[in-house]
Amino acid sequence: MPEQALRPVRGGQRVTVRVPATSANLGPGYDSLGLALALYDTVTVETADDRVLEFELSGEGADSLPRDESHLVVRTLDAALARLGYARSGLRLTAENVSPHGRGLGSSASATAAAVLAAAALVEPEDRPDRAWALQLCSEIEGHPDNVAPAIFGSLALSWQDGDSFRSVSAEVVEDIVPVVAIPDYELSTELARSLLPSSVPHHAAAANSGRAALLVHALTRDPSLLLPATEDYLHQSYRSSAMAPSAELIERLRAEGHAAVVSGAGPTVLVLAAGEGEAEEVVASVERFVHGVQDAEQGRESVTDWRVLRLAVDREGARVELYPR
Ligand SMILES: Nc1ncnc2c1ncn2[C@@H]1O[C@H](COP(=O)(O)OP(=O)(O)O)[C@@H](O)[C@H]1O
Ligand SMILES: N[C@@H](CCOP(=O)(O)O)C(=O)O
Repeated sequence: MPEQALRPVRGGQRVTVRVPATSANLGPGYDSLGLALALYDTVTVETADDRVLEFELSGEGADSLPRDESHLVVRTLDAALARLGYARSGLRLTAENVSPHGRGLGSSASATAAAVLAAAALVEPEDRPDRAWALQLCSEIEGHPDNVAPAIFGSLALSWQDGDSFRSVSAEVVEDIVPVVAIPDYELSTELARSLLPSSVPHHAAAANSGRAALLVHALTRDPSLLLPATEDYLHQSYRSSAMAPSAELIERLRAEGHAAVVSGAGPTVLVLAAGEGEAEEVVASVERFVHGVQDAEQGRESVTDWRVLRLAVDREGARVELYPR
């Protein structure tokens, strides 16, 4: 069968996608639960009729990301357009990157979602797919749906896979939950963190994990007083802790104080789900005490971990797409 010719993307269009950062797993929700955070990357794609390829990158990765076809957003945009039966000509990409890279806050998922949603907006109106299509393609690219689903839909995403098909539903998180993140200055690639996991786990661990994952949905949507037991994980954190010792230590400290601290995504960022502003303040103070204590103890060693602590909000909207001209 001859390959179908790809339709050209019209030049002179501009699409802006604002996409939230995400925290996946949330303890026991490995590869299935994810929360959208009010920390946004903004990607603007302008199409042109000539062969131009220009980049204006600022923020995270501005000095290190490639400025050619291998850039994740360009690569993904091209793949998404091809899946829709289109090909672009020229492109100007403006990216204001806020989410830190390789820290477990879903930066690659945000970039992937931005590119796929931009592609979906740039094709002719009769060919524009819905967000379920975007979830499917983004999950195939990422290999797991737990970051891309909340990046696209916002709030708490509960995702699953049926054969080759990725699905997700959104749940509303109770108002008073405040996500606090402690971001260390070292990176850990998701690929490396996934390679540390065993191919199977004991049945009792799987059973315990199911109970906690179910409880977590209840705690996040109804009763935050259960967040500490609900965020206990049996599938991934212990296997990865050697690759993020300072984060594992901080989590142990915060949990001993009664705070629902977990590894954000594949790490090394620590996420705490605080039940209200009062607890969020306590968490920030506790992280600061830990950081200064650890830094004192580390003086004289080669590396001292630096941490950035952010008190965030849950994003309830998901990715926002604006197309000009409509
Ligand atoms: N906004 C972006 N633009 C281009 N590439 C990106 C962007 N965000 C992330 N990436 C790529 O993804 C990598 C990080 O992905 P990953 O290891 O999955 O960590 P994270 O937890 O941040 O998603 C970066 O090193 C970079 O190569
Ligand atoms: N379920 C995945 C989540 C990876 O999230 P990231 O933000 O670290 O990319 C995993 O635990 O590997």
